[in-house]
Amino acid sequence: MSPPGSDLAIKRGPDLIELKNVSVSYGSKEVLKDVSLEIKKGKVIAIMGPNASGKSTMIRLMNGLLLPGSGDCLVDGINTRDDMYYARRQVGMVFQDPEDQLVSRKVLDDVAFGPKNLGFSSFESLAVAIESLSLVGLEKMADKSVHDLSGGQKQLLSIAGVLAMNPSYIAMDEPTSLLDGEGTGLVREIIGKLKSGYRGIVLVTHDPAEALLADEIFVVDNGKIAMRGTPEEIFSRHEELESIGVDVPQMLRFSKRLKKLGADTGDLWSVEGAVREICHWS
Ligand SMILES: Nc1ncnc2c1ncn2[C@@H]1O[C@H](COP(=O)(O)OP(=O)(O)OP(=O)(O)O)[C@@H](O)[C@H]1O
Repeated sequence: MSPPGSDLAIKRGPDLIELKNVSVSYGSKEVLKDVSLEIKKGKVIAIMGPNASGKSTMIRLMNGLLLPGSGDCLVDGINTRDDMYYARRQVGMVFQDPEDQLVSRKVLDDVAFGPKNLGFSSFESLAVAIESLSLVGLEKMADKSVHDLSGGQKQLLSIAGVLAMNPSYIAMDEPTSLLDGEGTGLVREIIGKLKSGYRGIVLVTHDPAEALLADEIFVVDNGKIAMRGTPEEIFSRHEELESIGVDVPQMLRFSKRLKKLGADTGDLWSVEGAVREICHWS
């Protein structure tokens, strides 16, 4: 079910988010410096980098929460300077702390809040909410209080809330960094499921294992894109990564081992499956 009026927005370009020569300063401090990148619908992009390198600033630009000081951010060809609401509508945000995104006491109402705001009737909003809860495996919790959910389930709830708005892209800002192992597993599983969908996913993460879910990784260092490539390309350059300040677990340093595992299965990116096994991900 598409939200009412969602077909009224006039796309002006291809299905992608583009940052074009973007710079951002907070006061006199320049935190992004001439950054350019593209995120295509249907792809998962991970953004990694040390603390304060500018990762969150990049995704705040993408959904129009922030406008660039110079350069442009376009969503489907529409400049966020001209229409920040198109970006807000098309780029759903999932934040680090799910508590920040809770708006209702009851699970179902929390997810129905977004579609209601978009103009769905109460009945339609509840139907969309149930569908979204099913997508993240929380449908049985629909009648519960949000306070009955674990941290991981709360993050799934915020993902369901975003899915209910049917955005073309979802930007996640360290969605597992406050969760325990079990919660992290739950959220990763859903990110893995979203990966096979048509939406574009932008995942800001400090966790190299999580970045393996991506089709492409951008590594940001001091406001610039220092590295860009597939997970396999990026992790095979682990010394460079570590010099930037991105910790690479021992396991991912064995790029030869990854390649061998890939060769064993005949498909390099079933390496991801092998890594999952080695990392004991469910
Ligand atoms: N609203 C703001 N006002 C002033 N400075 C800010 C603001 N938001 C971010 N900054 C500063 O900009 C720099 C980049 O912040 P940003 O949150 O984009 O980095 P990050 O890579 O996401 O960091 P982390 O991994 O620690 O979350 C940091 O030095 C931060 O303190």
